[in-house]
Amino acid sequence: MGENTWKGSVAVLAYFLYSEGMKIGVYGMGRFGSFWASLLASHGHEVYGYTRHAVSVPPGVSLVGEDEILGQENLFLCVPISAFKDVVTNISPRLTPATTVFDTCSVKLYPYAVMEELLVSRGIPCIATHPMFGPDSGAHGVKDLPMMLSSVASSADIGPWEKEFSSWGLTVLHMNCDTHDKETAWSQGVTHFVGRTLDELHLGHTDLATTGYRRLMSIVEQTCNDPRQLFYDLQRYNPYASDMRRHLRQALDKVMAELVAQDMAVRMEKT
Ligand SMILES: O=C(O)C(=O)C[C@]1(C(=O)O)C=C[C@@H](O)C=C1
Repeated sequence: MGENTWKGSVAVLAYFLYSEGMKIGVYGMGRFGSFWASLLASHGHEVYGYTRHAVSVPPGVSLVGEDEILGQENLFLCVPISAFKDVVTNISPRLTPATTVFDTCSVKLYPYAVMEELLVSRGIPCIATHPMFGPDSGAHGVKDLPMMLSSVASSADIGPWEKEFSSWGLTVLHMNCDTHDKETAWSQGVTHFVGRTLDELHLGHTDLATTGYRRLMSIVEQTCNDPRQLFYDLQRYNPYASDMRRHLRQALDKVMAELVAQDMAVRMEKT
């Protein structure tokens, strides 16, 4: 074995023996928080979770008290969007610049503004993130799924995190929060709106289900598996969502009117 090959092998061995996962706190162990904590743990990180509710703890995750979670080097906030500002207001005085804070909200302008005002102003580095998946869509792995990252007011270096998430096979996207909210109002926002609307029809199983119908049912199932609060928050805290809903209503009216016009034309032909 040449000297360089030998040195290379030692370096690889040392990497595997001594490289340690990061210490990461997950604040909020609800449906997404538990999933996110288990995903981080499955990638070799030392993961601590904090919750005020009784939950089943995913393997590889240790539940700790609030003071301990706030002392972690990296802290992911996995709380409902509508609770975000209250949580940040409450924990902000107990955080130091040694902790990098991440939000994981499904909208981005709102948590970005809250973190800039309450954390970055105190020297606490913050990264806005949106993992575009959850326990349903990520149930069989997250490879090739998108994850959006944005450093809040350039307060944190996202480079190492981009590397980390890319190593999971995720497609990491840098994007400003306005572009994110504009695009997701017309993708995730419209999907949840249609899913909840179809759910109102109480559609069920049929032996005559087409492939398209089965796909529609899976959209209803996936969107309605999420807490109803997520649906309300997606619609309320994304500034582009009300415009999306207005266009959706107009589109429905247009298609309805088209059918009425067709009926009238057929009737006229007959007379
Ligand atoms: O997989 C799931 O359980 C999800 O509902 C994930 C889902 C979605 O598909 O809308 C929900 C919230 C997150 O913002 C990202 C993705």
